[in-house]
Amino acid sequence: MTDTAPPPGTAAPSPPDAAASNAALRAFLHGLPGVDEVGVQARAADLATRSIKTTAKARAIDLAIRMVDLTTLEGADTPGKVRALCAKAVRPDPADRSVPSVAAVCVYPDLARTAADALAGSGVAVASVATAFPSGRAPLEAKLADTRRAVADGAAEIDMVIDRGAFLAGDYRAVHDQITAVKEACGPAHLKVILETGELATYDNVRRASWLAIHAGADFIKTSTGKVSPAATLPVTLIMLEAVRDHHAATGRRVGVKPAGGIRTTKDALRNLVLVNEVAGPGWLDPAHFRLGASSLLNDLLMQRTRLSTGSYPGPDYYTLD
Ligand SMILES: O=C[C@H](O)COP(=O)(O)O
Repeated sequence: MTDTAPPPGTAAPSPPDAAASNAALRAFLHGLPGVDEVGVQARAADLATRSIKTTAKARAIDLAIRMVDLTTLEGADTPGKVRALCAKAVRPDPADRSVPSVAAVCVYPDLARTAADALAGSGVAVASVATAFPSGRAPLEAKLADTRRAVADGAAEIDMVIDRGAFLAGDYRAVHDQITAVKEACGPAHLKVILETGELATYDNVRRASWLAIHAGADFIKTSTGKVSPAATLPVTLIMLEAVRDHHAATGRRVGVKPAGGIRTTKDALRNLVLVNEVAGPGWLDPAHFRLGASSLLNDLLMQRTRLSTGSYPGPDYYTLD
């Protein structure tokens, strides 16, 4: 339990029903307990200093690998680059079959088919950003078409961005309705809702956006696109973990969390796992409920894994580029 929120089940006023007016949504979101900024930063900093025993570290690194959404979201992405990333996702270290596969490969919608073909039968999911990633500035019809295309091309997971302009203008109903419409367009695909916390200005807004996305039906809430700084900071992830914890306590529905953006080192990954365990609880220590969105974390996890088992680092050219 953190000192930044009341006990599970008491953190929020009762959510309004699905058809609630913007005023009712506003009353709910602004009725949430305010975030104690200093307290949340101190708690995150304290948890970041926790050390992990060597045996537990080996297990934690493998768990972190299994939680990675291996990401490429560049304008210069090519089918060849995506195929190479998929090969790495399935077998991160071709010389060591004990290294687990990652959870998913995350790409732009036009490359979802390429990724789906490359990952067929591997158990690694295709995740695709959608809804005019990263800005989210497009008409709803375009966002829904973006989503449907990615799912039709093989994406089992959709990472949508919220309309931050509408959120910051206080039009919570519009943000809620876009999320529910995209969720419907997803069909069987899971929906991760990107809050882009670096643009939300306050921790209170991070808490409000978390509850809004959860209330609208998100399967996961995700911190960032990776295109805006700051991205996945520990205090922000902590606030989001509190929201899913308290929602689970109140309803029994377990929403996942995905910090993404700027997570580059094994130390970053393990700090996140400590946070998950201490704030949300061990029920989230699973790729079904926690992911690490990252374009260049996997190699460091592989290097630290090798160092733990052999006592030395592999050479700098041992792993293919992330
Ligand atoms: O969704 C994942 C992010 O785009 C990855 O960000 P990153 O390149 O900072 O790891």
